[in-house]
Amino acid sequence: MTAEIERVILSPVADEPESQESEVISGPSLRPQLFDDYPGQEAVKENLRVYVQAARKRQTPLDHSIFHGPPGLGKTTLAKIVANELGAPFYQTSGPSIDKPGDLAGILAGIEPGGVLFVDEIHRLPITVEEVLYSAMEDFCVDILVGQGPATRTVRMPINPFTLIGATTRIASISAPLISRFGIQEHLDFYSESSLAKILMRSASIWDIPLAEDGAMELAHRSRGTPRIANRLLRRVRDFADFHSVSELHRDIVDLTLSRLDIDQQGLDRMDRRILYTIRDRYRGGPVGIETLAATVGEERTTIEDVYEPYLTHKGLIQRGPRGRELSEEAINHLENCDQHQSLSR
Ligand SMILES: Nc1ncnc2c1ncn2[C@@H]1O[C@H](COP(=O)(O)OP(=O)(O)OP(=O)(O)O)[C@@H](O)[C@H]1O
Ligand SMILES: [Mg+2]
Repeated sequence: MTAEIERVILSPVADEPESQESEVISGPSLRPQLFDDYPGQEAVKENLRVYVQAARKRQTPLDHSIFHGPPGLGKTTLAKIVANELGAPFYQTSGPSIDKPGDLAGILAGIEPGGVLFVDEIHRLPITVEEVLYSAMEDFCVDILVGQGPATRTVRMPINPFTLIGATTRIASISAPLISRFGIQEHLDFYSESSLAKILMRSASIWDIPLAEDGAMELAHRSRGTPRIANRLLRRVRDFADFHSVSELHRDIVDLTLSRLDIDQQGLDRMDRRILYTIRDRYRGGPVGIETLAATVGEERTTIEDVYEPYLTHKGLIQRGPRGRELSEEAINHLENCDQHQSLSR
């Protein structure tokens, strides 16, 4: 595989495709371009504003930054915003797409002074490639091997000062030498309902969807605290509204759509509930080890850990202990409520 690099020179009106979407979305781009268009993550955003302003004032590159948190919360979006706010060229690649140290050295050599290199899924960089980053991040130079056999020697090649922005859903998988080189480390958490409602109203106005406030609140409540999910569900609600000739998206059409999509009152989907039911019915409420749980529900362990578990723990539905995962009282009550709704799958 050859390294893929996409160089995007950002301008406040840039409208690039949203390749990270889990489904292909047609129509105008939703990606906010500036901090002011990005509702939520207030503490992270306010810190970044300070760091960006300070870097601009000093005319030095921003410190290397890493954004971590569950999928769909806006890590890629935020990296692009930072480059935009710095007025810096943006280069994008991802951990799994770079398999040779030379590929990364080539990418680094091509970065303009002050540029932002975004490495998505940085936890998946091969270790030999990761090692190239150490001197690049610290001293702005890369060590390249020249010659062959016994005549092989290392040559230090200077590169332009730049900012590395890494994104990951698994901060714990990043090695200590790499993580210690990020001066800025920010965790993105699930969004509050009011932030998600703002994001939905913004998306609705970009897509020209007549979303009512009560509809936005209901969708926000049932979107797993995640903008990507909220935006996807908004489009499904619009489909149901168009199909039923409903002119404004109120709570009732949202409710109808979500129950057709098997999303319950807490916004949990089929797999979320399968995990909870499995712990309750097969393991008497837990604790159950993650490997056993993954095998029983038929899902990859990493998918459960990265995608499902963070929200279920955030909602206080499961607890992680030394002996495994356990259901909370709230989860047991929630499943009892679900049991009364014949339409929801188990
Ligand atoms: N704060 C926000 N305001 C408005 N839209 C947002 C916000 N955060 C994310 N989005 C939208 O949600 C979608 C997902 O965001 P993004 O791709 O940046 O998430 P991510 O954290 O990089 O996900 P992944 O871990 O899967 O790469 C995008 O369409 C983006 O425009
Ligand atoms: Mg991303």
